[in-house]
Amino acid sequence: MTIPSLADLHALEPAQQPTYADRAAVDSAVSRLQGMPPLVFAGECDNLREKLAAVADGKAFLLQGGDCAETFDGVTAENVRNKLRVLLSMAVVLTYAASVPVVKLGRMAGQYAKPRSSDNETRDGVTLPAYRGDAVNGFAFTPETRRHDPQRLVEVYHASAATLNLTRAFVTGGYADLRQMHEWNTDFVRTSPVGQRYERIGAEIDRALAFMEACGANPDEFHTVDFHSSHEALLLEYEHAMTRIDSRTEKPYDVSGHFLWIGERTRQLDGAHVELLSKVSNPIGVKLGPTTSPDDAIALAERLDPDRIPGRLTFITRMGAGKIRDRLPELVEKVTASGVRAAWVCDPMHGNTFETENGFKTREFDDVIDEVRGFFEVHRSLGTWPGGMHVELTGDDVTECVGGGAALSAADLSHRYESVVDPRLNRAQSLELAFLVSEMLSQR
Ligand SMILES: O=C[C@H](O)[C@H](O)COP(=O)(O)O
Ligand SMILES: C=C(OP(=O)(O)O)C(=O)O
Repeated sequence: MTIPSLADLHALEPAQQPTYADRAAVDSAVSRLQGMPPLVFAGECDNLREKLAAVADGKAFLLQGGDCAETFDGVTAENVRNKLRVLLSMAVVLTYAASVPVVKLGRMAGQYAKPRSSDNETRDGVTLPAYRGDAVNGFAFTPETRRHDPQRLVEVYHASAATLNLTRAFVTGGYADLRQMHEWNTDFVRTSPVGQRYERIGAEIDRALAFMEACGANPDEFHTVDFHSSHEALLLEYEHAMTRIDSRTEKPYDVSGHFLWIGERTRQLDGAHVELLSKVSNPIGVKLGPTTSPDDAIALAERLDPDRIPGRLTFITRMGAGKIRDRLPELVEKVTASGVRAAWVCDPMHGNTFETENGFKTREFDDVIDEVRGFFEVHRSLGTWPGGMHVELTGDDVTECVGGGAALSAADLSHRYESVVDPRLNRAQSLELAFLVSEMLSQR
C-alpha cells in the first residue's frame, strides 16, 4: 500500500485545514515530525482492532471519551488522572452492571484540532480567525494568538507523548487496578448520589474479588487494563508526517494514535481525509450525521475497508435526539444488508448542541440520554448490536452541560465553564450516563 504524498492530498482541496502564511515554517515542522519516533506501536493498533472486532460482533462494548479539545495547558498530571479515572469508573459500571467486556478508548493524547462552522469569530466588532484547537492557533482573542502557527504541530507531538506516557504509567503501574476503584472516587462518593451508587457497586465487586481469590483466581489479573488513544485525524500535515511503514508488516500505520476518526465535515468520499485513512492500517472511525444516506455509508465502507477486515471500521452516528429514531433505522438496516460489518457507536453529543440565552454552548443531559436510548431502541428493533458510545467528558466537576442529577441550569454554566469549544459531561453526569447505559445494556 503506498502512502499518497502531501501534495496529492492537498490537490484534493481538503476542508477544515489551517491557512499557513509561511510555507518554509510548515516544511520545517513537518520534517521535524517525520524524524520523531512513533507515539504508538503498530502492534498495539492491531490489538485494538481485534477488540473492536468483538464490538462489531456483538461481544463487547466500546467506551470512547475525553475532552472536546485537549489543550497544551491541560497536559498536567491531575488532568490526565481525572480523565482516566472517570473513564475507568464508567467502564467498571458498564462491565459489572451489564456483564459485558468494555473496550476503553481515550479521546485523548492527540485531540488538539477542531473543525469549525465558521473561519472567523467576531467580538465587539473585531473579527479574527476562529480558534481551531491548540494544534492550529491559541484560544486568546488576539491577532497574534489566532494566527495559524505550524510550530504548534510539533507541540502536539510533545503534548501527546507526555499524555500517553503518563496514561501508560497509570494503566500498567497500579492506578487502574480494579482493587483501587474506591480510591478513584472517594472525594465525591460522600457528596453525590451517583457517587454513592458507585460505591455500592464497589462493595459488590470487592465481595466478588474476594470470592474469586478464595477459589484460587490470581487477583493480579486485575492489576492492569488495556487502554488506547484516539483523536480526529483532521490536520493532514500532522497525520501524514506521522504515517510510517511498519517494519513487521510493511504496511502504513498512522502512529499518532491507536484509533483515528474522520469527522462529519471531512468525510467526503473523494476527499483527502478518506484518501489518507484508506491507506493506513489502524482501526478507524467515521462520524455519520443525520444527512448520511445508506449509499454514502456503504461507499465509505467500500473505500475504507474493501477487504472487510474485522474491527477495521467503526461508524460513529451523531444524529441528534430528535432525529435518531427517524434516520438510524434505514442506515443500519441497508448498511448491514450490504454485508458491511462495521461496529456501530453512538455519539450523543454532537447532534445536541445549542446556545443558551446567556451565550454558552451547551447540551441538555436529557437529550444525550434520549439519543442513546433511541440508539438502543433502533438496534434492538433491527436485531443489531449497539456497539458503544463516544462521549465528550471530563473528570472534573465543570458546569458545561445542563441537567443531570444535580439539575444544572443555564444560570449555573458560568460557575465553571472551561471547555474551549464544545461542552462536556462532568464527572457526575458521566457516571450517571454509565449507569443508565448499563441498564439499557442489561435489558437486552
Ligand atoms: O466539536 C465539534 C465541532 O468542532 C464544533 O461543534 C464546531 O463548533 P462551531 O459550530 O462552534 O464551530
Ligand atoms: C467535531 C467532532 O464531531 P463531528 O465531526 O461529529 O461534528 C468531534 O467529535 O470533535
